[in-house]
Amino acid sequence: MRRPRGEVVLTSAGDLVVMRPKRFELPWWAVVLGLIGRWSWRLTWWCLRHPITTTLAVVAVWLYAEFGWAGVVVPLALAAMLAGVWRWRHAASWWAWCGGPLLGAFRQVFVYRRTWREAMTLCGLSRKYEHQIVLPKLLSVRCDEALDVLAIRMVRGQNPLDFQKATANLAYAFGRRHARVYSERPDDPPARDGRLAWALRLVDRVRYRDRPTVVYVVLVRTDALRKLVKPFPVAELPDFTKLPLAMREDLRTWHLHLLATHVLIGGATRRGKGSVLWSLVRALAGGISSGLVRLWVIDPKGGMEFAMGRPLFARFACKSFEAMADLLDEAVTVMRERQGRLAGHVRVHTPTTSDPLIVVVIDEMAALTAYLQDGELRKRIAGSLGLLLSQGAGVGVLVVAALQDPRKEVLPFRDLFPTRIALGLTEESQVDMVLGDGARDRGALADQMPRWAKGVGYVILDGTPEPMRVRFSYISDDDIRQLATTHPAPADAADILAQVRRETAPEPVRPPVQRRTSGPLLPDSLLNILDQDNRDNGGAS
Ligand SMILES: Nc1ncnc2c1ncn2[C@@H]1O[C@H](COP(=O)(O)OP(=O)(O)OP(=O)(O)O)[C@@H](O)[C@H]1O
Repeated sequence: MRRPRGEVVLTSAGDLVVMRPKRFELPWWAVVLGLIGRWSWRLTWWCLRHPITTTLAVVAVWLYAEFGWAGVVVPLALAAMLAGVWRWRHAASWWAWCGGPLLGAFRQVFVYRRTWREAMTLCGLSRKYEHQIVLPKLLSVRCDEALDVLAIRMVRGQNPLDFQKATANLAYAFGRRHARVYSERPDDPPARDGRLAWALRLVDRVRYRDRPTVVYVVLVRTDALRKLVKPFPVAELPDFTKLPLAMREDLRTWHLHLLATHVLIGGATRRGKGSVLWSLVRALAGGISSGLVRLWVIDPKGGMEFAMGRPLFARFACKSFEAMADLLDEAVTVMRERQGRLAGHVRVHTPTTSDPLIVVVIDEMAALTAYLQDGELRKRIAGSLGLLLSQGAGVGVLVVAALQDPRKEVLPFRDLFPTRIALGLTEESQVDMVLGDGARDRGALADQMPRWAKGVGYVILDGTPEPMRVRFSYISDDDIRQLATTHPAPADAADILAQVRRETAPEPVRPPVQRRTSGPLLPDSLLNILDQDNRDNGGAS
């Protein structure tokens, strides 16, 4: 029955319904034509956006029309064989150009799109606007051997922090344990060289352009860090800006930029702090034997951690706290001498054999700063450490320290360490204490490390605020013994502490090397002691 236009009608269920007047009615053929036009436009637009898929589909149809099934199956089999050989011969380029894009396209459609609405809604990332649900848009999925990288356009009114807060939920929503949220593309543009480099760089400028509305969610598909990481090869000439220490989640190597920085390693007991320190020693070994680096090591646990590598160290204190305080004082003396010599000439010290990089390695720093009962000695140590941490980096006197408890009472100068590494920790709050405020919210779940994750930790990469999960190489006792035999510190790195009889450990046999030719490394008083000792030993150096 036709009702008068605009009439208010009472339905049988007792609801009032307003019948709005129809302004005009389209004939049915116009509706059908409209729908056909709309879908044709959508198809054309899709083909334009996916030229490779479209071309492949057209070629497949043509081959089928010309040669039947054989025309499709034979090229497919050939392509699969070619891809297999490619993968076998050069896995990296295969993942970049073939496996990664194909897997990404597959997972975008069949894994992420399928559950997108549900996942976004239940993770609290959908919004309501004008009575409609608005969802973040999945733009693309890139895969590599271990990770899925999702580029997502945020809803207006959202920022990357909203996603970072939901990091763990997002990981579990897509059936993964680990996820990380980046506000910028997590990978850097590749270095380009060759004749076409300029063109590729132009393409990279577009691909890697800043996109403030897009957030990147990295989901760990295959946890590469479950496997033990083998020690990295020892470089005879270490690059202090790029020391290989650990494996990253994306199977690449994580490098430590050691030059002009101090490093703090926080981790609960038995979490692998030793492997971080030994990975660093191994990465520096080439420089140790050639005289570019000197390790001054303090091991308050009586030498349990470091005594095995004794020949690698220029100085070593493990028993007497006075000797440890002396060592730090001497480091301050070297720092002061360098400041006087370099001021006005350079701003950052460059290590040479005559003026080597001095790395003061301290295992369990709390033993010196908090647990030491002698108050006077504790103050002396705190004074030297404060000076080294605030002024030593630029003149090549660096501190690398490990500790279990990162509270301010235990380590008052925590903030003076520019580079931090968090291994497994016991409390949520400790994560931010080690890595800096907000690190846990950005995905550094160091307090949730499973028991197997020894030597696994979070680091902050240069230039990005988001933490990265890595596993440090495992250096066995045999590796340490071998390293100590192949890369001992040279003879002119004599142990002053052993000479003054504070420490009872005997000075190891050192291989002879040429004495430096220029630039005093130490004040004259200390150099005299060294020279005196060498003469006493019958010129062993
Ligand atoms: N990178 C690693 N990969 C695999 N296992 C590791 C790794 N690092 C350490 N481990 C294992 O974890 C255990 C503890 O390691 P380690 O002694 O280095 O920890 P720690 O944090 O220095 O302990 P502590 O607090 O007692 O000094 C050892 O049994 C070691 O074999």
